[in-house]
Amino acid sequence: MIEVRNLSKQYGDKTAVDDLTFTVRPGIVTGFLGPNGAGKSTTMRMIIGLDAPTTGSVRVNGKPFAQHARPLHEVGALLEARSIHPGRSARNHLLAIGATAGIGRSRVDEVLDLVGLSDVATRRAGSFSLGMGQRLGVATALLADPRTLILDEPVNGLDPDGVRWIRTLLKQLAAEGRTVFLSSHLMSEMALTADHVIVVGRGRLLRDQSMADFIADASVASVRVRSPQSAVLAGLLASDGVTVRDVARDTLEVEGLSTDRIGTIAAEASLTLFELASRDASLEDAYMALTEDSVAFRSRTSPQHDDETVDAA
Ligand SMILES: Nc1ncnc2c1ncn2[C@@H]1O[C@H](COP(=O)(O)OP(=O)(O)OP(=O)(O)O)[C@@H](O)[C@H]1O
Repeated sequence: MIEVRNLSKQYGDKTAVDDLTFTVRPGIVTGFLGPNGAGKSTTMRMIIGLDAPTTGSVRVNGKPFAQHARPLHEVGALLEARSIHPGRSARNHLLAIGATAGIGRSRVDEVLDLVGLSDVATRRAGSFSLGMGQRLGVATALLADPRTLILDEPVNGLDPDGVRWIRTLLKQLAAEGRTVFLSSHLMSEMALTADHVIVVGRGRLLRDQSMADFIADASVASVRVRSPQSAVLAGLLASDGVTVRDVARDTLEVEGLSTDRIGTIAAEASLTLFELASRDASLEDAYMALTEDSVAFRSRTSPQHDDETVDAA
């Protein structure tokens, strides 16, 4: 269990984390979401004592991280900045860390096997690809069989097989009763992995709820309709409370009308439809809608803003 209470972090006049309070519970996978610079890594660093809070507190498994007698057995962490000596082999890296916690060769070989690095265990970690480095980072986090896992962007650099592997592994670790807390910008992957989400924007808590409720609450379902007469149809559909967006050639995305209603309006005007499909909201839709105002670094060609919106009024 991770208990974050009124946590804030100030770097000069920059507030990186702003009065965050949330609890990460055992037995489920909790996703930590937020735009670049929202304060996720800073929060994770404070959880494991790498950064001191300006105000507020964090307890992991009932105590501040530093007060645990056997910290590696309590919390395993994979943070973005890995501290792996490039000249050391994967096995020696794990043996060196294990030595500080009374962990021997057999457990080292076990985790190397678990993360799929047994065949390259004697190779210098400096020669590892990004994905192999991530696997070694996961092995390091799992080494002491901790009750709580904190992983910052664990799927970063993993190939599709690796992405699937880590998804299965994290779900399994949570099912064993562990606390699993991970950040990722890959919404499709997060939707498959996490049961619960904590969303931050500009250092502040935006949401703390189940994945299912988050998607249902924060997003609007829409209908996709394709017609060779899409411009005429768009004009007929536009009315109060209805949004019609021209999203691709001959294709409209409509919010505020059911597929039945759109089909009927098209039939009454003898318009041809090639496609009419309701589109369930996704985690990405929910996340984009929620964080739109919290994005600190926006690219100039954000697709959301490029779409032509047909005046609905
Ligand atoms: N050591 C530091 N000194 C000064 N500012 C910092 C430091 N670490 C983080 N910050 C700032 O704090 C804010 C939060 O950064 P943080 O890395 O926690 O965000 P994040 O949500 O993890 O972002 P990303 O998704 O890009 O990894 C940013 O504005 C960042 O520039």
